[in-house]
Amino acid sequence: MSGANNDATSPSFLSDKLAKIFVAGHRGLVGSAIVRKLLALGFTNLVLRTHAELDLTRQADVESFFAAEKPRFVILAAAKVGGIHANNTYPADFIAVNLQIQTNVIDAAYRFGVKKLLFLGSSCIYPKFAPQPIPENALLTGPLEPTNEWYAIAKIAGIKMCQAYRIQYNWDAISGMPTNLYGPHDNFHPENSHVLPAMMRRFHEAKVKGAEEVVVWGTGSPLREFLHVDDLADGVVFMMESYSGLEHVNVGSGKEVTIKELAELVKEVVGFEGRLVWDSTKPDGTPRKLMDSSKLAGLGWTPKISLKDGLVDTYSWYLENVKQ
Ligand SMILES: NC(=O)C1=CN([C@@H]2O[C@H](COP(=O)(O)OP(=O)(O)OC[C@H]3O[C@@H](n4cnc5c(N)ncnc54)[C@H](OP(=O)(O)O)[C@@H]3O)[C@@H](O)[C@H]2O)C=CC1
Ligand SMILES: C[C@H]1O[C@H](OP(=O)(O)OP(=O)(O)OC[C@H]2O[C@@H](n3cnc4c(=O)[nH]c(N)nc43)[C@H](O)[C@@H]2O)[C@@H](O)[C@@H](O)C1=O
Repeated sequence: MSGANNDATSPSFLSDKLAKIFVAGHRGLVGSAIVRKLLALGFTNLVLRTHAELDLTRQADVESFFAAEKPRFVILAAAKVGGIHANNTYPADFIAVNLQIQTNVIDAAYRFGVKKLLFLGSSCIYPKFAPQPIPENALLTGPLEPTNEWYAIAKIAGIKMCQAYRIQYNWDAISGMPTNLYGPHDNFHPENSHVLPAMMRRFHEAKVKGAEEVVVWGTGSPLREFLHVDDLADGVVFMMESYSGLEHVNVGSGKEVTIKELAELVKEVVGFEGRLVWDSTKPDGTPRKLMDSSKLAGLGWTPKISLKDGLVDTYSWYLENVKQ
């Protein structure tokens, strides 16, 4: 096996619209947004496999796939993903499945000649009490948030694997660390989803039933930073074109809200007029995780979609695609 094709004379990502690109996880929140973006840009040779067609935890199947398809670029958006409750309840799945998927895909991509790979991590890689806004170099400077440390450890291993392959093989593997994401094709599961789709669904169902109150989790005081997934997809394309460094890169909106403020915004967009009841037996998770995304801004990329506009867009997608 040859390893990576990394010659400096080959065309850039954006100028090679016929290049074969494997978007892993293309039916998920992130993967589907990346596919929409690539198609809008005129890419015509996307290789896509559903989980049922190719289980990325199976090393032999992943190797056969890469041997047969030989993609030129890989964007790794397949993972075991969930909100605070899912992370806290299924630690074995979150560490094992993610380590398996990323190890299989990153290693096979290198060995079967992929030119460039982008791995997606998450802001939960940083210590629970990291300085705010969190710079990239806060990685591995303190203990993790316990509700998602298993997932975080897998994601940190993914960053380190990309770095190791770059150092040992001079292979162009990069890592992007998105903040909390939302948008079309999100997971609206009542317990296992992230906060924003969970609230949207619960408030919508309460509005339809005429309920007077809705229960939301924790104290409402934690701060979170939200980025619309279409902005992330734009940032991913930007990094594929413009970034080839050892260090991972934060991708955030730079704007944070308390969970209470988020609840009020979602309530307004959905049109639920009842009361919110906070269930403080549920975990708050990390108190604050605003990322410092100045590195990406310095390279020339910033997000465009406000939280309010993004919520309106997501709710209209929910009404058309999810509600019963
Ligand atoms: N959502 C968020 O707020 C954030 C997400 N991220 C990162 O972005 C990436 C994508 O997340 P997101 O789009 O939200 O997740 P989703 O759960 O929406 O999508 C994940 C995708 O991966 C696929 N997948 C999971 N397991 C396997 C497997 N064994 N073999 C093949 N495919 C598999 C899923 O298919 P299926 O559903 O059929 O199993 C699904 O299409 C992840 O790396 C995540 O860590 C980072 C920060 C925040
Ligand atoms: C992206 C990120 O996502 C996860 O971390 P998280 O940010 O804590 O995720 P969350 O969206 O689930 O919760 C955010 C806050 O919101 C509160 N909250 C209120 N009501 C509901 C509610 O109904 N559901 C959920 N899920 N949370 C609720 C909840 O108590 C918490 O204070 C990581 O595990 C990890 O996977 C990761 O990287």
